Amino acid sequence: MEISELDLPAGVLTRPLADGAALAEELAGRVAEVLRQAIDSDGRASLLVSGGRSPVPFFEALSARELDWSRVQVGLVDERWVAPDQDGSNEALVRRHLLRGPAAAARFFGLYQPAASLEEAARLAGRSLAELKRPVDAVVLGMGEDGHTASLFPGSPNLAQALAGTGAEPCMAMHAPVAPHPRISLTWPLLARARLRCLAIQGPAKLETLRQALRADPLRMPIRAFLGDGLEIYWSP
Ligand SMILES: O=C(O)[C@H](O)[C@@H](O)[C@H](O)[C@H](O)COP(=O)(O)O
Repeated sequence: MEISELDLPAGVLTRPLADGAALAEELAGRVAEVLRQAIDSDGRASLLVSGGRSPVPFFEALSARELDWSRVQVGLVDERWVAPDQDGSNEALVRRHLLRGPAAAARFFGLYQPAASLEEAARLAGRSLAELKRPVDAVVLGMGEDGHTASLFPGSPNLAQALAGTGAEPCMAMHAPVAPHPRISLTWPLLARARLRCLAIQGPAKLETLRQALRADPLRMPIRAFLGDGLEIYWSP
């Protein structure tokens, strides 16, 4: 199956690439272009990225792009509630693969803080985002084969609140039944209102997930809440 075979909503743009390396370079070029434009027009730019396994080539391609990185804010769409020196930390992944070389000059907004509870950690994370430029200039989402994105997982007790357009909280504690770690996730309003919204997915399984998500309720496949006008989907086999 090819991404062109999906009956995507009007306004969703697709960028089919030959392989993962081409996807990483194409996405890095697009994000760098938007960040440059934001710096030119606003004096600064904000970027939110996803964790997981597949973003590493994109991180490394973006870190090599010529940008005034000192004017770029880099944050996460979600975090596992583990310290940066522990396995699974998205902060560690971004610091290792993106914030290196000239890109190390970017201002990083982490979501992890020690706290008495996940809910308190999410509240502190929300406060730490106060200086994040909004609307965010660029968001890069990934997707799991269950249709989760960020840490908006099906079956999470407060998923409906996190997807609601009225959410006052920029991020929330997510007790996802299937995720190996307790999570903190940014909520739909902050992610969906970004100027550039990209979804980066690879392989036939995720294409099938996307096909199913088109007909699904967002509470069952949260990625559905993001399949709207202006989304750019970067896909490779
Ligand atoms: O913290 C995370 O894991 C991510 O933010 C998550 O939403 C990720 O994008 C998907 O789980 C896909 O992960 P892969 O890219 O590893 O398939």
